[in-house]
Amino acid sequence: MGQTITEKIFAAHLRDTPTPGNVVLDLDVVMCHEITTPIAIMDLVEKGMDRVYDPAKIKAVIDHVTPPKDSKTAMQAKIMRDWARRHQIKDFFDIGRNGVCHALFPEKGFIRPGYTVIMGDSHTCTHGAFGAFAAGVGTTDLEVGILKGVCAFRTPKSLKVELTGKLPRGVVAKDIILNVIKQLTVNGGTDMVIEFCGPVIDAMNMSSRMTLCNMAVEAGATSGICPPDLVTAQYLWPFIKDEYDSLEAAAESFKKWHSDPDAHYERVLTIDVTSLAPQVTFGFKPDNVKDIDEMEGTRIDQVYIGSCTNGRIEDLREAAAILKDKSVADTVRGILVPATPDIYSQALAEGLIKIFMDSGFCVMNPTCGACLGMSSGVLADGEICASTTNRNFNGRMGKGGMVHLMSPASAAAAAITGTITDPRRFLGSAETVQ
Ligand SMILES: CC(C)[C@H](C(=O)O)[C@@H](O)C(=O)O
Ligand code: SF4
Repeated sequence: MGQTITEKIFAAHLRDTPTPGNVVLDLDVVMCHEITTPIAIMDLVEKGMDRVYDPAKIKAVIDHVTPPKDSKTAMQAKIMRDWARRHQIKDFFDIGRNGVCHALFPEKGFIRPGYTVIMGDSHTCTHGAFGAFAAGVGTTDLEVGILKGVCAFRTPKSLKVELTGKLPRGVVAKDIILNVIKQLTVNGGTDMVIEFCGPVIDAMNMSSRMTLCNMAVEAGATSGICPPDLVTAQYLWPFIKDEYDSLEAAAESFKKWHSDPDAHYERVLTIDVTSLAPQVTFGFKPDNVKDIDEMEGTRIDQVYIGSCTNGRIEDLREAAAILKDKSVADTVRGILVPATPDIYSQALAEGLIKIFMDSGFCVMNPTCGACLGMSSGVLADGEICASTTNRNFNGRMGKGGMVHLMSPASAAAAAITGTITDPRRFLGSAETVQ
């Protein structure tokens, strides 16, 4: 019997098999942010075990609420900062250089095909886009990871999502993943790794692959993963060019992290994306998803474009193509949060920030902020937000507030009309948003 990518990564990192079905893996990267890591740090300090297994393998960022909004978040940042300095963690990103962890760390080249990665954050699955096994963990696992560089997992099963056909204009990765979650439901992926593959993935850039893997956890999955290929090699090239003779050689070597043709999957879901419409959530669960025409006309008060799901340069381009020469409706507050400083600079250089600002958007510094209802755009009771983020839980962006998840193009269209709107209405014949 052949192996899936995930089984190959597990076999290559196996440290121990404590009981059948449970394994302990060596970790290549432990990522840290200032909401969950300070709890682990303080506990380690209290136990007299204030150590890190390898400072070079720890990547740390202050991203969730930055700059701090109050004394509590200032203290969380301080605990992280002091710890990073104390242990000489070189890859530590503070104000001015910080961005949303799952956008920043890939950009820095920290994730490679075949890696094992953990973080105290549920959207760690994003990094599976590189053909790595990346999973969110709780405080205890994070502490062990920081101390010893290992983590215990249940042996995962794999679920294959095969994407065929050709994406229509105005329909993007966010629409695909919302539709996948609708079909799988919020627990359809429990204890499984979702492997995305097929011609649509082969043709997709890394940003879109990250959008897909980012939301695997919203279907209950342990992680998402994509087979690493030439596109992966191109993205990583600045970081790997000394290791390989050519891009093609890198892509060839990544093939060792491909599933075998006879690998076993618990389930295979095949979706032809050719006739997929833009998707939008309703209600308070990410599997409450409808075609956008069923939701058109729904009032919104705020539009939020950003986050680890859709705050990358490609997302900003997609939204700006719709917003160009148009204005945000009087009834709407538009908020743009480029996910990292590099994305922000690139958007400035391309004139995208000007398009957003001319249309009436407020442009914030890179942070998670309003995505989890902590700062920079929290909703009031009864307010509704069209958002490019990944969670529409009750009160997620503010108590009594409601969130409709959608693509950057759909969010931009909603900003213009003040209601949920099919973005394809705004696509001129020359423009494409893919
Ligand atoms: C703060 C953190 C623990 C949390 C998570 O794990 O997902 C956050 O990133 C979120 O998206 O709600
Ligand atoms: S952007 Fe949102 S979903 Fe992503 S890590 Fe930050 S809070 Fe979590």
